[in-house]
Amino acid sequence: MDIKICGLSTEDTVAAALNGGATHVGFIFFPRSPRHVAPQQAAALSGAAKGRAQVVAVTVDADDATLDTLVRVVEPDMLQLHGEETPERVRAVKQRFGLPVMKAQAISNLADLTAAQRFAGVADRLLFDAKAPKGAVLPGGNGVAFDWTLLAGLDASLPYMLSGGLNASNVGDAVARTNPSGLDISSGVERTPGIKDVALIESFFAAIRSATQRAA
Ligand SMILES: O=C(O)c1ccccc1NCC(=O)[C@H](O)[C@H](O)COP(=O)(O)O
Repeated sequence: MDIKICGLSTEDTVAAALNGGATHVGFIFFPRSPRHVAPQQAAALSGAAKGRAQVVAVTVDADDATLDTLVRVVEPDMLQLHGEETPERVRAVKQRFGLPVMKAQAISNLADLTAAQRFAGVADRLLFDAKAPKGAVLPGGNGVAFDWTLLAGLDASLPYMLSGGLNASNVGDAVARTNPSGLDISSGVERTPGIKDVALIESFFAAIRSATQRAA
């Protein structure tokens, strides 16, 4: 199963993610986020991930000029579009940059899952995240889970990462209920918003290991 630790901003937490077995490390480029990093900072941090994990640049309705800079400086393996991007925009981004795109889809009901099907054959992967609570400043990283039972009977033609409010206590249950091809976590491995914690990252991976051993 793929595992993405998102919103990293320090060397020790990148190392903890990689040592734990992260297949993806995410860097946030959204100035209002407490996890926001400058492209040069992400480039320096992601050096450790080269050849070990996919580097994911997370953006929100970014324009071409912003993406040009990110792609040039960070050299990500994948772009995560976490705003209101349409299938046409996803297509254009893929064409311009030649990189795989993971499209985030906010989920609060079955209609949101149906809407996600617009990206079939367009995005390389979906990331199902909880809809941001009313008044939230961020479209992601809010530590809120959605109702995983909505995923029952999902047309699995598009691979997805399960995201939103995951932590060491609930990830076993999440895996057992949804059997996703990937997991994504941010605030569940933080001490305070934006501050990742090595011990929490290690606990998260330990919880995944025991969940997958139980399932085997
Ligand atoms: O995490 C952020 O600050 C963020 C800001 C703007 C857009 C996306 C953001 N995060 C995207 C992610 O992939 C998070 O890992 C995902 O939303 C899950 O977050 P959490 O519920 O805190 O685990």
